[in-house]
Amino acid sequence: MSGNEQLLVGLVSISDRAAQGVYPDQGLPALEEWLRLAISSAWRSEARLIADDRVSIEQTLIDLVDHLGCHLVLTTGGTGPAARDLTPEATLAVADRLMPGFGEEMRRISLHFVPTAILSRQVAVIRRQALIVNLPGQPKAIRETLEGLRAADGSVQVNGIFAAIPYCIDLLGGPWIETRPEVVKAFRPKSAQRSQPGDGTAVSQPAGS
Ligand SMILES: Nc1ncnc2c1ncn2[C@@H]1O[C@H](COP(=O)(O)OP(=O)(O)OP(=O)(O)O)[C@@H](O)[C@H]1O
Ligand SMILES: Nc1nc2c(c(=O)[nH]1)N[C@H]1C(S)=C(S)[C@@H](COP(=O)(O)O)O[C@H]1N2
Repeated sequence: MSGNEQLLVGLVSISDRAAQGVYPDQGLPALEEWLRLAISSAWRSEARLIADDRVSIEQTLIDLVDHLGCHLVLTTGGTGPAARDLTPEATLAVADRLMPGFGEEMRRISLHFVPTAILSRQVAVIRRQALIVNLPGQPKAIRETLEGLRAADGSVQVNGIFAAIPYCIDLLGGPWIETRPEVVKAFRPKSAQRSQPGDGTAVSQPAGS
């Protein structure tokens, strides 16, 4: 794991109408805002707004991962069943390995919010050093899937998928990610936790301690 490298997150909003200026893009601002609230360690982002065009999506993902070195790429939009919803196909086309748990879990979480959650074909994959995750296009779906479901008193009822992302990035050799537990609590097995979170002087605990 690289201790000093800063987390680089690629953000890709995929929408014909937002890309054409028919409506203002809300996808990139929603992604930036949620990540700003959730991540307490250093990070920066590279953002792209593109149309629902398969070649553009593939080229954008390749550019973000291979040329810019993103550790994590979050896409929003184009996961449904309409003819121009091609984000999953483009994501799978650039994949080295599949991470099916993310898509399964996001659909499960999203069914707590909307019955049409089952219409999202969202996938997650690994390309080189990066985890690429598709989120649905509704701007509110970004928080719903990343943060999960809360009860009226604010307690977490269903964990969002971001809880698993810091450890996934660890396993891919990327930078250490600290989160704000009041937004999302990163889960790492005990053997992967640091003795003093965030100070960069990790001491791994023995397994089972
Ligand atoms: N980037 C975005 N900014 C603002 N709203 C969006 C964005 N993407 C999607 N939405 C909203 O969520 C709805 C569902 O998203 P979806 O990705 O299915 O869009 P769409 O109907 O294929 O159209 P488009 O690709 O032109 O956004 C849209 O109809 C729109 O109301
Ligand atoms: N959490 C969450 N998931 C969601 C939604 C939502 O509002 N919230 N919308 C659903 C709808 S209506 C559709 S059509 C699919 C695909 O959306 P997309 O084509 O915008 O990616 O995502 C689904 N998943």
